[in-house]
Amino acid sequence: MLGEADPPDGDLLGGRGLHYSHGPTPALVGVSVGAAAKEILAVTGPRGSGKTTLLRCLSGQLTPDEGQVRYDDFDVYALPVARRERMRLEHFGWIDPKPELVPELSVWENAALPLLLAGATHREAKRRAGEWLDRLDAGDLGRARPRALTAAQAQRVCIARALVMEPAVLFADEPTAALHRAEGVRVLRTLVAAARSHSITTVLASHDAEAHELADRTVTLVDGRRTGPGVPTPAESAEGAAEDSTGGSSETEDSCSLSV
Ligand SMILES: Nc1ncnc2c1ncn2[C@@H]1O[C@H](COP(=O)(O)OP(=O)(O)OP(=O)(O)O)[C@@H](O)[C@H]1O
Repeated sequence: MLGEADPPDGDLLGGRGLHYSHGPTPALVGVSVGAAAKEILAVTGPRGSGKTTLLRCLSGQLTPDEGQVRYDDFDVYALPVARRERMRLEHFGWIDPKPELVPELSVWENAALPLLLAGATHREAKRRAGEWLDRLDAGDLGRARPRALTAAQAQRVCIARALVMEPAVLFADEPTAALHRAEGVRVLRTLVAAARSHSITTVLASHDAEAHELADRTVTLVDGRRTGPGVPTPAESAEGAAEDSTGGSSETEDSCSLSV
């Protein structure tokens, strides 16, 4: 029998009844959301609707005031802090809106940083970082310094860095927010293709309509609340795969279901 924090079958990651306030400002109000293994889940909503706060709660960075986060067999916030941090390093990748690289390091060293910190040899780290830079269409930039990169190139390197440990779950918080639109679309497509090809579950916060097009499912937040059941993407509709575990009923903000 499922316990309070257990996700239903198929969900690798789930938040249940999440509440979070930044001081007096409520950012999440009873949000429940889940992502199945290998799923690309888009989280959309207007500015200030709680997308970043949700991703930070789901990724173990921000302890919710109420509610639970479950990843695989872990009740994330019941873990001792050191164990939770290790789990984050080993299982989760994170991409910020604005690309931040270490200016003193070359591109490949930036991409390889998590591997080097985890104790990989220089040769192994360089090989694996090079493979990810290639997949992100940034393979020819390996020896460059960050100051020589465009914003889009820098974000590709940040994505390579987030994927180099081959995480189970990738969290991407408005990864194209700092890019020109056309570049942003190209970067987003490359990101989603890389995640799909390596079966990496992805939670993608974005204002961009392209994110909805590329995702398997979309959830929408408004003022910190889910606005309704998951919106099927064109791909999902085409497959007729509306496997709504709620049997078609609308998921309310206090629902205990983790399925979107
Ligand atoms: N550090 C903070 N201190 C105070 N209030 C905050 C803080 N971070 C977020 N908020 C507030 O919490 C609410 C949700 O913010 P959040 O950043 O999660 O939304 P968002 O949907 O990611 O917004 P955006 O699209 O602008 O990035 C907003 O009202 C925001 O102003």
